[in-house]
Amino acid sequence: MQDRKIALLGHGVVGSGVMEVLTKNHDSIAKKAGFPIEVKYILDLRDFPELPYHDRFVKDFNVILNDPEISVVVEVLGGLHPAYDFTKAALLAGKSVVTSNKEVVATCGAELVNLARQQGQSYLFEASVGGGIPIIRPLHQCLAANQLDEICGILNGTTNYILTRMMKAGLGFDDALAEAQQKSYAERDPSADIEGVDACRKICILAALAFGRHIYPQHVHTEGITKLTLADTNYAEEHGYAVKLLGRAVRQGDGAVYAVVAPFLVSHDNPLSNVEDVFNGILVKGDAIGDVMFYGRGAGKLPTASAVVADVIDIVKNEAHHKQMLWEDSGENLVSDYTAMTYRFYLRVQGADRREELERTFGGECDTVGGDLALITRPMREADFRSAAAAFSPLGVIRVLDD
Ligand SMILES: NC(=O)C1=CN([C@@H]2O[C@H](COP(=O)(O)OP(=O)(O)OC[C@H]3O[C@@H](n4cnc5c(N)ncnc54)[C@H](OP(=O)(O)O)[C@@H]3O)[C@@H](O)[C@H]2O)C=CC1
Ligand SMILES: N[C@@H](CC=O)C(=O)O
Repeated sequence: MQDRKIALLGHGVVGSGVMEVLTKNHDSIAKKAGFPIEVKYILDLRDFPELPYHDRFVKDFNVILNDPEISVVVEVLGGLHPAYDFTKAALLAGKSVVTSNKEVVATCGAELVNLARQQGQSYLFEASVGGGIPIIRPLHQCLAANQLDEICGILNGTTNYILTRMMKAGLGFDDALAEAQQKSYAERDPSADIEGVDACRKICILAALAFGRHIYPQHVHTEGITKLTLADTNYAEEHGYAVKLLGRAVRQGDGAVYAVVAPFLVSHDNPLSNVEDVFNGILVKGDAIGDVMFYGRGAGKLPTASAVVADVIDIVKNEAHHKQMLWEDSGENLVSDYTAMTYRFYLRVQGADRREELERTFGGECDTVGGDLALITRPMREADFRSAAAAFSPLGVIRVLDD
């Protein structure tokens, strides 16, 4: 059997995981792909003289680009540039590309999917959402019979790990983040995790695949977890909720999409509330299937490598007939005004003397939290809630996820 030669761009957390999986499971992967898969080149800024495959490292991308033996390029560099430029060049050179880089997919996915189609190649990115969880392929293949109406999920392993460690072990935010970094869950710049940017990229990718058109990250209202306090998480626990950073996208009429990334209070009756540690959970609603949930490790070296290598196998196995996705570049903002959505809200305000006024304005019953007052409002349009809440200078606001 003649082997298939591929190139790896990046030998960091994910890249080294890809090498480990391809080496360890070499024979079974060959059987599944129909051909042995060999990594001919690895592009990285650093040298790794201690590794048994140190002789495959190169510094010049053109070596890969100009080698006709390379049929698949695996981009696990991270960042927009040069990752996007290398991807485009590889597709134009008639090579397929696999990536875990959600920044490139969320920003340029429509362009690259369509370029791959024109070139008769594949651009696959299973690892870009949910780490090792199969979610991209199920969305555009297994659930293809459905009109998908909503996707809601815990999409970032680092923040879920931080929230779990804070709520279950009483760890401070900085210590919990340091642990997530030490376990290689966090982005190189962890502000992308804790400010919700990474989850935003992922909900844009899922929404684009579910609804067929590009949703741009800059149009999605995004909040991270840095403003949460122990007062808020303790209140949540005491009232039967977990606090989770969610990405939510809902199909609306006339092609519009509601999309938001923010912390939510999730009732313990909802399966997402039990998704802990680095795990991700993604709920999808379809008109034929109803609710379906995807669950697994959302970050980390081997889970992510598992998804990357599966894409490589898929390409090698189907090299005579590349699979195509539907992803149009709308070129316009399809995201609706997020303040038109209705929620119940958790609200925490300073001072114990405004109880009556708060309950009259928002409904619900105030509790004392530290020296503050907190309540969960009746369902309100977000715009109405915000204008009413402004008069109380809120210290904490969290949406409640209801059915
Ligand atoms: N870590 C995880 O759990 C997951 C990560 N991802 C995504 O996968 C991608 C890779 O992540 P990860 O492996 O964690 O990142 P790392 O930073 O660990 O690895 C990236 C590697 O690429 C090298 N590199 C960066 N730029 C260049 C360049 N221009 N030329 C050559 N080499 C370069 C880096 O070298 P150097 O270190 O010297 O800069 C590093 O070795 C990112 O897009 C990330 O968001 C997706 C899912 C999960
Ligand atoms: N930093 C990301 C890595 C995977 O996408 C996360 O924590 O989810």
